[in-house]
Amino acid sequence: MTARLIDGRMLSHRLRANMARRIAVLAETGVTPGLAVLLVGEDPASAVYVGRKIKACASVGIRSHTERYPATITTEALLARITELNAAEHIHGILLQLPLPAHVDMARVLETIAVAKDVDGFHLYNVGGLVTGHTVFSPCTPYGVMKLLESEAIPIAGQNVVVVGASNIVGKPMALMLMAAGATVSICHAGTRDLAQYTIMADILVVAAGVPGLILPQMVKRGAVVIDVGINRLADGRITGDVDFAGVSARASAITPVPGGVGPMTVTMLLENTIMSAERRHGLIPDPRCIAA
Ligand SMILES: Nc1nc(=O)c2c([nH]1)NC[C@@H]1CN(c3ccc(C(=O)N[C@@H](CCC(=O)O)C(=O)O)cc3)C=[N+]21
Repeated sequence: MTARLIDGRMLSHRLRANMARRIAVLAETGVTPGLAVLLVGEDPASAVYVGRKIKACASVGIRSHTERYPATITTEALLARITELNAAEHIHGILLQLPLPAHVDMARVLETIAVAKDVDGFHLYNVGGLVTGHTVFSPCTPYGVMKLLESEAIPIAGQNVVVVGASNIVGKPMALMLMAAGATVSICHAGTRDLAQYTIMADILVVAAGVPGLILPQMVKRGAVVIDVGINRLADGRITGDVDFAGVSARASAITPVPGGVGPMTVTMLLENTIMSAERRHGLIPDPRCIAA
């Protein structure tokens, strides 16, 4: 078997074309979705990611800007700026690029972002909302994975799903979203003893461990769907996922590449959340917190 390629760039392109139409509808009421991106410190990878997000915003017609702050910024100064952005009428989304310098109180800063503008879905309300099914914004990377599975018409309910990696921004929300869709979910770690005993059970295997080459062909069931969330930079500058792509492709029925799989979808779902925020703010769609459960 040679796995079908699940193409995140192609799906992103399709979804973004539809977004441009929604932005045209918003424009008729005089509204342009606005995103503020806060970048703290000099992490080169963060600067690259932020640059991609800004470019993607421009491509669909979202107004965005980056605010750069020195690594020495205080928690209080960041809180003060976020409070201003919370009140700014033309800003519908606030994204604080992670990681932050160690001295910044990340939890406090994330909890200060208005829930209605938390397009990253990192506020505790949104994290809790994922648990109960009342989230306002889903985090972009797992949301993008759900869209990829949906676009390929891959069934989720009743399937065995194994998530490798339990981070707050990918593994944990991913498991919750798949659980809500009716999957039987196992959450593993890169260090899980006999990891292969779990992964071999998976109808859908989602890998977000940050360990290049972690998933070998013999760890994958024949015909499984494999979603590689890993982004690892090799010494020569190229990036690679957590899955032995060539080997696993011979066993899986479908697989995401790195690059060109989940990464572009992360950016696309940020655009989706920002547009949704503007649509809610201006009454085009209901706010999930205002409707009866
Ligand atoms: N507050 C916050 N929100 C985030 O969403 C966030 C963050 N912080 N910190 C870092 C991670 C990482 N992340 C990626 C975004 C795009 C690609 C992406 O576009 N990847 C492309 C290109 C990869 C390349 O060539 O470097 C691909 O996989 O094809 C990857 C990773 C968002 N993150």
